[in-house]
Amino acid sequence: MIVQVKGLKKKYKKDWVLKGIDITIDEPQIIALVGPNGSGKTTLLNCMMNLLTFNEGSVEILGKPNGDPSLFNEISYLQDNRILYGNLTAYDHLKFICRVQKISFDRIQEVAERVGMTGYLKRRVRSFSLGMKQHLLLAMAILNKPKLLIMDEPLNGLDPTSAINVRTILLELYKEGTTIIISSHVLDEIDRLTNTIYFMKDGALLKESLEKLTVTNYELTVSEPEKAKRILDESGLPVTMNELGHLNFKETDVPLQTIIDVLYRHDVVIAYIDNHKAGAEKRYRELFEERSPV
Ligand SMILES: Nc1ncnc2c1ncn2[C@@H]1O[C@H](COP(=O)(O)OP(=O)(O)OP(=O)(O)O)[C@@H](O)[C@H]1O
Repeated sequence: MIVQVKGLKKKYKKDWVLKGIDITIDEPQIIALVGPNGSGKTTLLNCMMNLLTFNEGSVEILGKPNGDPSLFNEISYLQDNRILYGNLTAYDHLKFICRVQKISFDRIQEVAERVGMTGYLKRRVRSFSLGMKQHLLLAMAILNKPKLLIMDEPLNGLDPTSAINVRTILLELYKEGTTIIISSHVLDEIDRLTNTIYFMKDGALLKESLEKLTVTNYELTVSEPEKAKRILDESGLPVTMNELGHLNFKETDVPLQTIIDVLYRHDVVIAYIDNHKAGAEKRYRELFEERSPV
């Protein structure tokens, strides 16, 4: 058993924010926690991580009550960047965690390379951009090779390249056996990470596996993006181009084979075709956006 939350209830003064949350995770997986601002995601994660007391219920992690000190070395919680110290370097932060958790300092370089932050390891956090701080938080969270990694908005402030990098790292960790619970508003990235989504609504969790609800989104990496976009526009095939020059479209709008044929005829080389299911946003809209009057 990795996580067992039973009947968790939490109120602030008179307001019940969590009205009876149950979660059972028996084997490694990636779970996304999604909901509007103020719906209680951070409250739930803080209660699970024993940073906040709750009114009713119980939380067990890896078969132990969530307050068990031995969990410290087995789990990690990536919170927002207010936990960082501006006067300290990234290296200082990582060294501190190594000391406390008795991890070899050699691991710092390994993690810094994995996260792509060797270039600013010795710089003070005060001078970091939002994305650099997110990298540091991720590095801090994976230092101890956690069995359970809980992340509150880890994709905040990341440019597309960094977001791809973080996604790659998370998928690698998952393949290595780490269970990841990630709270995020970046639904497109969520779709690329997992189909298992817990929507937070009215103090309860709606657990959904989105496989059946989804539409495939494609992303093409091509030799000449500007030319490719122009040709496709002229051929009546609507695609969008993102900041990295990749072409994006939905399978329901344009058949992939038609795009391939048109680009081939115009000597545009397709280097890579990425696809992912777009389900989270669709379901989010159904659950949380008010319907317009009929
Ligand atoms: N310390 C507190 N005292 C009183 N109310 C609080 C406290 N912390 C959070 N709340 C309230 O509890 C509700 C849930 O907040 P929480 O931060 O858990 O939501 P969230 O889903 O994480 O939001 P966001 O997506 O904006 O981060 C909100 O209405 C918030 O105002």
